[in-house]
Amino acid sequence: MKNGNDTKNNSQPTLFERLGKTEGIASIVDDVIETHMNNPVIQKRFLPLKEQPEHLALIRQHTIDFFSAGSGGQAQYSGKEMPAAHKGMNIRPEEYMEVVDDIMLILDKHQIDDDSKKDVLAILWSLKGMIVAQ
Ligand code: HEM
Repeated sequence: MKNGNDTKNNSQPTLFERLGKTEGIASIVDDVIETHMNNPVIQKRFLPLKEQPEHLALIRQHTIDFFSAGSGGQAQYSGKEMPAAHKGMNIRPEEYMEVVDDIMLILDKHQIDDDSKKDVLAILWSLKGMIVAQ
């Protein structure tokens, strides 16, 4: 259709859909958190959350909502903005790269296609300045 009235049926799936919607994103987030906890470069940042299960559950839900909202889903993100969420952590660029690598590894494990991986990478890259050295 040329006039765009049929965009809903003709449009490509959103990134949210390509990541498996809420269920797929929740499963990706769970695997990413576990991978971070086993990554020797960044595990110190995440392991303390194991001792605070309620706080961990909140961070997990916020992260699911963050990626859902940012990829075209309907979720409302109610966590902190990125600079505030990482304030005082003084995250090094190397640590940021480990987080990105872990996420790419898990996207592979979930058989997310290359274009969608690039879309996620672009989002992560756009946030780098709000996360490193805050
Ligand atoms: C682009 C990459 C990143 C994104 C999109 C991201 C996203 C988030 C989100 C959405 C939250 C939840 C905030 C809230 O609940 O208010 C969070 C918390 C957290 N992030 Fe990140 N993050 C990134 C990189 C990093 C890096 C590189 C580290 C450290 C190596 C890190 C460590 C943490 C920790 C420890 C928390 C929990 C903070 C707390 O206990 O309140 N993040 N992040």
